[in-house]
Amino acid sequence: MSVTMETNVATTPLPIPAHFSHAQQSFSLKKRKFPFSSFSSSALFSPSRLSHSLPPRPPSKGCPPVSRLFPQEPLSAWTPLSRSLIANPPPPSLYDPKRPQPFFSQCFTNLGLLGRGSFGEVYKVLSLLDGRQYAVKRSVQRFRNGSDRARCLREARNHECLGPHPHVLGFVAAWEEGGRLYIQTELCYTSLLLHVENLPCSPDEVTVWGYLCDLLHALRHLQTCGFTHMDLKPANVFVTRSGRLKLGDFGLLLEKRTGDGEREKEGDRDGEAEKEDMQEGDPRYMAPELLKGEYGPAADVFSLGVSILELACNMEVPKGGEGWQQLRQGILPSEFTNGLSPELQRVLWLMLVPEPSKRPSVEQLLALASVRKHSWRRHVSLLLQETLQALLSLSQSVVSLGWGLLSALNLPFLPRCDPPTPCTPPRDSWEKEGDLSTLPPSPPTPPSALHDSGRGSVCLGDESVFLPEPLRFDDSPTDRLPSRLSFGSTSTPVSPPSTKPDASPLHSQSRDWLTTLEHLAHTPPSSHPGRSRVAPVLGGTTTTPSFSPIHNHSLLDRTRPASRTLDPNSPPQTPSSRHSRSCCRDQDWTAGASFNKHSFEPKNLLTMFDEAVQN
Ligand SMILES: Nc1ncnc2c1ncn2[C@@H]1O[C@H](COP(=O)(O)OP(=O)(O)OP(=O)(O)O)[C@@H](O)[C@H]1O
Repeated sequence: MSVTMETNVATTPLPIPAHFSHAQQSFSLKKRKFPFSSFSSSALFSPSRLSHSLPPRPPSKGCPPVSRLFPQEPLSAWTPLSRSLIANPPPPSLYDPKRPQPFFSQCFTNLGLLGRGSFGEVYKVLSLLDGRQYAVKRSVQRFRNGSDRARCLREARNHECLGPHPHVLGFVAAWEEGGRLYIQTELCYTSLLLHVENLPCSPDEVTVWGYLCDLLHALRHLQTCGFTHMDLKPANVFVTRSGRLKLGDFGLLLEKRTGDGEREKEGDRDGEAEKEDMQEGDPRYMAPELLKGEYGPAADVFSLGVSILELACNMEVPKGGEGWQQLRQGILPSEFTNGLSPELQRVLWLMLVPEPSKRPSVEQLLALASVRKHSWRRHVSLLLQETLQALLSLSQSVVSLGWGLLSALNLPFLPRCDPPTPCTPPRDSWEKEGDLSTLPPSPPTPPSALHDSGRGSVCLGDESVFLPEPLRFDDSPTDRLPSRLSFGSTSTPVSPPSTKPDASPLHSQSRDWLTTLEHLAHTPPSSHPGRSRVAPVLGGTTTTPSFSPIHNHSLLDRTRPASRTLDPNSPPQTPSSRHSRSCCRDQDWTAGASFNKHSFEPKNLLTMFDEAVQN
């Protein structure tokens, strides 16, 4: 009898807790872009459990196709939408509505595509008004009708209402032209999703706490202004060079109605229409109560919880199915969260409470001891990084100023200062579309566009407001135009910012700068075939206007693509093309692509100067 019982026990499989077995099937590890990422994860997870399937298709924000049956609305002329642009329109010398070129072409130099989303294409631009770099998002589709236009314009208006905040993407201006919306914002390094995917392994816990604190502060600001984001996810968060997070993409922003008719004064008379028009954000990050039509700030807390879970655990967030349900029942995948500290697990658990009324508010989360501790730490670390970055920019500017002075002395070892050969900015897709097909002539280049850019980089102001990016081609996403799919994102950034292990925004900038310094010290005067050889290196890293590659490539000539591939075996060139060629070579040079260090005799700048004086 006992023998029979033992046999039965041995053959009957042990019951497995239902949620655990399901969780194993429902949650998968995120596929990292970096080739060595498997090393970090292999210790914890077997390769067979890695998700090799394509992520779910990004959800569309529900733009119906443009009707072919009904006539389209006539294309609108340029209309400023933001208060900033209405109050301070560009001077007639910069923008003349009588000119055939659109406002965008007259006021900006397009430096290339940063990324595409379901709503818009985002371009990196150089403003000809202040010489700084920005991002401009242009809606992909023209407005289909009045309500579609109103919905699109709401994004711009709400974004402007948010005002400046260190963790909210800075709004600059908005306008409409040709039936499309344009939003000019602060330029960031990349999106958080891309940034994390390009790290060699998942971010450490301190970094994740930093992300959490940044986004909690951003949400607090939104709520103070009476808004709920409704689409919070890593793809809608941007990272500056110093690593500061900025919440962006306010296409689904929901305004809390105060009941005092405030909105009616602004002309939005159909409040209910906005709610009906309310589109759902990404289902992967969506709070459960949204399915019941309960919209509120608690939904943002839930989305933030899912985002932090994704970032901390390197987890592919389920779009549907069992895993999606479990996350909305307060069941966290323990095989992923076990590696986290109990403090972070607790905060995650709190943010993912299914019942919105029991979920802590942003204020309550910020008041937690663990969050307060990390908030303070994050603040200090960002301050240090931004100070370091400002010092780097300052030193770059000092060196470039020194070079400028040397050039002004017209020393014999320095090549003659030929006017730079015009080069072409990357042509954007809308120029090919037909409505703006004529390539504009070189716009009048105000002095600020050439000179302020250099000054801009020295600006010691808080980057969190607007730290102008150095005018460089070597780290511009434009230089790596091949498009790639952004897994798990509704937007398609054009290229990864970097795939190097230490490629944090700040690191890459200082590394490039050090490389340039080292290179300058190793290049004897005799090896400079012309100013173009020296100057663009400086321009490429210091944003000195007259030496800037952007100056060379973008401002003056719009007939040749700046981002073309260089062939070192190309036939000899005419003098004018030689200069262009050297611009481009220098572009590669700063990127370390075609420069052979060993062909130069090492010398330093002091020696060069001494020689020049003796001559
Ligand atoms: N200010 C910015 N600085 C740098 N890159 C940006 C900026 N804004 C957008 N991008 C890039 O462009 C891509 C698309 O932008 P965004 O997500 O805002 O477009 P969208 O159409 O609103 O997307 P979604 O599908 O989320 O609605 C982003 O993933 C990012 O890589």
